[in-house]
Amino acid sequence: MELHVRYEGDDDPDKCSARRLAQFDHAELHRSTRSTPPGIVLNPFADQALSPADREGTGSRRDRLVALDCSWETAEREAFDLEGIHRSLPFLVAGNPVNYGTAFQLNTVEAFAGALCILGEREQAEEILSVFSWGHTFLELNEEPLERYAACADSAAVLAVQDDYLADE
Ligand SMILES: C[S@@+](CC[C@H](N)C(=O)[O-])C[C@H]1O[C@@H](n2cnc3c(N)ncnc32)[C@H](O)[C@@H]1O
Repeated sequence: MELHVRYEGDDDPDKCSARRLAQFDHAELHRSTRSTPPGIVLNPFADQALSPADREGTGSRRDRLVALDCSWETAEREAFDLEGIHRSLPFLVAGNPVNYGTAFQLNTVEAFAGALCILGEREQAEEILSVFSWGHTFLELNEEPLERYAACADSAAVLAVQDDYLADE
């Protein structure tokens, strides 16, 4: 799948996972909302959770994932003013050193990797995580939920699986 990032540039550039993805040609950065192409927008505020069913359907490009790379302080609902179908990611835990162990607040490469696994593109997820020394940790921490989400028929089924993990929190 194509990976696109609306790049805000207000986070520490040395720790920014989107910049590193772009350096390795795994993602394209866009400096404005207008220049960011439509696709499946990874938006933590979206009402609907991502599911394998999002690969099909009409409307936006379904072979394109779009993330917003900004600091979590500026990642407010209004900031996700991007064209496409907006989807949140279900319960997954960050494996990166900045937010290790935090549920739902993934960095950009983790959000892409989680989405790719749910959409059946596990190989690409492994490929993009491989340019980070800690990348394998994300898949190790989330192995079981990712496998279960990827086997779901739709968003409602993904939320039902998520409930199992939230109950344990
Ligand atoms: C707020 S930025 C932080 C980026 C961080 N500075 C980095 O270096 O990667 C992370 C982005 O990943 C996506 N993302 C993270 N967690 C998500 C979730 N639970 N649901 C949907 N998208 C999520 C969103 O596009 C979000 O804006």
